[in-house]
Amino acid sequence: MSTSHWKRIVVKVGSALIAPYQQGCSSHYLLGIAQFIANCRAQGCQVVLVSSGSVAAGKHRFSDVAEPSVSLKKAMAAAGQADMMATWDKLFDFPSAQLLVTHGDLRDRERYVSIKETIFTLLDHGLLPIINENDAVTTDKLRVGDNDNLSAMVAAASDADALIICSDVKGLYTKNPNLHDDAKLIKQVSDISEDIYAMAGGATSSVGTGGMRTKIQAAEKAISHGIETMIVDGFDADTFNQLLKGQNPGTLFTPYDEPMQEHLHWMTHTSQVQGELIVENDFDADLEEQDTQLTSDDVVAVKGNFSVGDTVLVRKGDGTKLAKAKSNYSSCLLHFISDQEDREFANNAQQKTGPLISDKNIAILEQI
Ligand SMILES: Nc1ncnc2c1ncn2[C@@H]1O[C@H](COP(=O)(O)OP(=O)(O)O)[C@@H](O)[C@H]1O
Ligand SMILES: N[C@@H](CCC(=O)OP(=O)(O)O)C(=O)O
Repeated sequence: MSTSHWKRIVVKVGSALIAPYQQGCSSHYLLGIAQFIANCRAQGCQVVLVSSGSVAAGKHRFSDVAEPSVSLKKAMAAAGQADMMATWDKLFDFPSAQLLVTHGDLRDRERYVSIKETIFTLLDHGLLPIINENDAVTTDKLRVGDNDNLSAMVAAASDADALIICSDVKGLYTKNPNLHDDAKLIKQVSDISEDIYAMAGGATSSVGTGGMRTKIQAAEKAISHGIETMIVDGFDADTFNQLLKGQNPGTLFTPYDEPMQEHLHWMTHTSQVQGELIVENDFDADLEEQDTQLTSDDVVAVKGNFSVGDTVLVRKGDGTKLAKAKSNYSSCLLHFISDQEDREFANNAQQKTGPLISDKNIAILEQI
């Protein structure tokens, strides 16, 4: 672990660091982070910044509500995003660029590749991409919902070597340190098990989203792509000195030795299931094998509304998840085929359109 060995990193900064006083943005805690980013760039390491804070920055423009509604939060984000960008921009002597994305963008392969292209073009031209969720336009169906998971998706899209999540605590503790005095910092995690998830609670600040749980989810996504991940204290200026010296100031999640291929990682961790193909409980064909491709004869039910190219979940009737895959058929056509008495019809349709799922876009799931 050393900044001088990293070619590219993603730094994620939480809301509490950007708007610590709930009165718009403050550069107070951002100076150390900005200096760290500048130092990394000077060492030849490209940096992508995922910055939260639009809601926190825009909050003071609205009358005080204890629990703002989703539409009020979207309006706060619209009001605060420019302030957040301007606050960062003031701290750099190189240009930055804003990229606002939703899960609707990231789970669509064409738009995902387009986002990747923009990130790389900005980096190649020496700009700092600053990425946030486009909160103002999201709906329940479209949002990632938290910037921890977003930063892991961005780290995968950027082919980063490391993801540094700057939070308001030193790292992952055995329990929430804001609620338990005897909580102990965990310095290194090499296996993200259920026990690790059990330690992680939600956010206790009014502006944070997700707390530690979404940070563990993000680490899980990133390490499976071979990206080492750290949760560090963004409030402590010494954090960044330690990072520059190659030390671990918080919790380090070690990456998989054999990372998933980019396409499979996207299918597993970024694409979203739009429907389900349900097969018999005794189905045991290898879905990745060309000659045992899924046919409409194997499928006992089709759930959800999906189009050609959407991601579907293939699962058994008993709930066992088999694979996430790209569908070559729409749900409408599959229903039409299964409603036909004449099996010849289904065979002819499949001969023309090919197997139900594309053999190049299958992520086999651990059977749970
Ligand atoms: N096991 C844990 N270790 C550390 N922090 C935890 C833990 N469980 C819950 N938390 C909470 O997670 C918070 C950090 O998440 P969050 O508020 O979303 O911050 P950020 O804005 O940095 O994303 C901590 O301040 C703490 O209250
Ligand atoms: N997109 C939101 C950030 C949501 C979020 O995940 O916040 P945080 O937990 O502070 O990283 C915003 O800009 O306010």
